[in-house]
Amino acid sequence: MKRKTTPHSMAETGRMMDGLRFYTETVESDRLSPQAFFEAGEMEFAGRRFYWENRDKTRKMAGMGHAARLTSKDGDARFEDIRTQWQRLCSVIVKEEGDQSPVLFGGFSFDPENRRESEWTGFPAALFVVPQIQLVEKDGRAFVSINLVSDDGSAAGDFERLRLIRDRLIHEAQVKERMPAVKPDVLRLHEYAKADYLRAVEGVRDGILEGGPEKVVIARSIGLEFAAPVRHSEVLEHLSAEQQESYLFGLENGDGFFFGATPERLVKMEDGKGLTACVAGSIRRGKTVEEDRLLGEGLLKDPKNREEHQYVVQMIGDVFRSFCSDVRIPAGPRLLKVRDIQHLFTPVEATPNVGTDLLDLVQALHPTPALGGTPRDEALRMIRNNEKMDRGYYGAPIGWMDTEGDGEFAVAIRSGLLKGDRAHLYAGGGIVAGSVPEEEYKETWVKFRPMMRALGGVLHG
Ligand SMILES: C=C(O[C@H]1C=CC=C(C(=O)O)[C@@H]1O)C(=O)O
Ligand SMILES: [Mg+2]
Repeated sequence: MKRKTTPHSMAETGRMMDGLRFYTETVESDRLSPQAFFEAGEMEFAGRRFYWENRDKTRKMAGMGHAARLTSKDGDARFEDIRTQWQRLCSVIVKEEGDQSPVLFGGFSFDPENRRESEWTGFPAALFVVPQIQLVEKDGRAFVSINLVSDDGSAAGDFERLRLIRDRLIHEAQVKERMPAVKPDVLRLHEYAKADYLRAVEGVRDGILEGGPEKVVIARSIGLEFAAPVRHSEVLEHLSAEQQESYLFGLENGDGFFFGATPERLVKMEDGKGLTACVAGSIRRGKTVEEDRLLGEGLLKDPKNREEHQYVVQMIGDVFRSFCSDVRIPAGPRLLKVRDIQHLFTPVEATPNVGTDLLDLVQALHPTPALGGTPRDEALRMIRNNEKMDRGYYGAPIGWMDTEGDGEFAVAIRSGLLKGDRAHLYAGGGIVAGSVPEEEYKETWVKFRPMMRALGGVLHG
């Protein structure tokens, strides 16, 4: 492990004294499990950690502490607010050859115009953090960075303190016996407002048939009560063992832990390429190979699911064509099979225009008709009027960016909010003219399965 005694460029004392600096320093470490690292930070950094794994498992990240916490309360300006704050930090970065790019990790709320009092109190319209200690595992190599934002030249002492913590976390993650993760003991399941949900689906479907919007996604939530507070690292451990084809995310915000295992990419920017995916239209997995194949084939041919899917392809295609060139979309969907569900899936690739950044695409895409509807504004109004809940960060963009403009956001579905010994889980589905309320209700149970499985709940659907 390479070790520096001072943050690089601290020698340039003159520069240090004149205002804001964003220092970063990386060491490469061998044999380090990002999940064990996340767990090791529990005492020191509880309430200020995050976790991320992409779908193909080429990138895993754990973050601890807040070198910076960027928020926005403003529904209209929130993307711009985060961009401005991040650019300001990036403009004063002090970084040497070999140092990894610091990451900004966080998410947005689904609908900042939803003003209901709810379990989401304390989660602003946008919440992003730069961790004090960040682990990035890329293609099997582990890099641990210390990030520090300082505006008074007092960084040296803080850096020393963080190096000690970093070394302790690395050591603990490498050698400490991890407690075997056990499934939480569920005391009660609350099905909030099932009748309201069925009424909402029916009302929206009738609105569609009467010439309203073409598609609207309606969601609902359920609650779990546990015998004891649930450890966040255990939830991640179960999800990662059980949902290997999905993105994994966890974001702590005080006593709230927003977590999930989503199969849906919103957008990725890497080396000048933009990647997105249309994921909409669902069926459960079969109990046998044969049943699974038949269900998948049925899904590919089903007009109602193809319709749900097509609105997403259309909208994502339109957004990408206006921000990118060389947009490539396959002629028809294929199947995306994850542990508990299969979806219609159409990947999209393009070259973003010069001047288009990741947040431009996140803003333009959110929400796609996989979570909102078509036309978007009318669908959002119907969601506000019909859903008796606050989606919070469910269904919204969650992900990361680096200082070079690369990054990736997923759509935060198959997710829940854990607070001590309580959890709220969220699931919805695309309502179109051919939707049947009881069938949509069953589909939400299939979508609750990943979180229910990880949390020790009884599986339905
Ligand atoms: C709204 C959810 O899923 C969306 C993504 C894929 C398939 C969907 C569907 O078939 O209805 C939904 O549009 C959810 O998981 O809560
Ligand atoms: Mg559906």
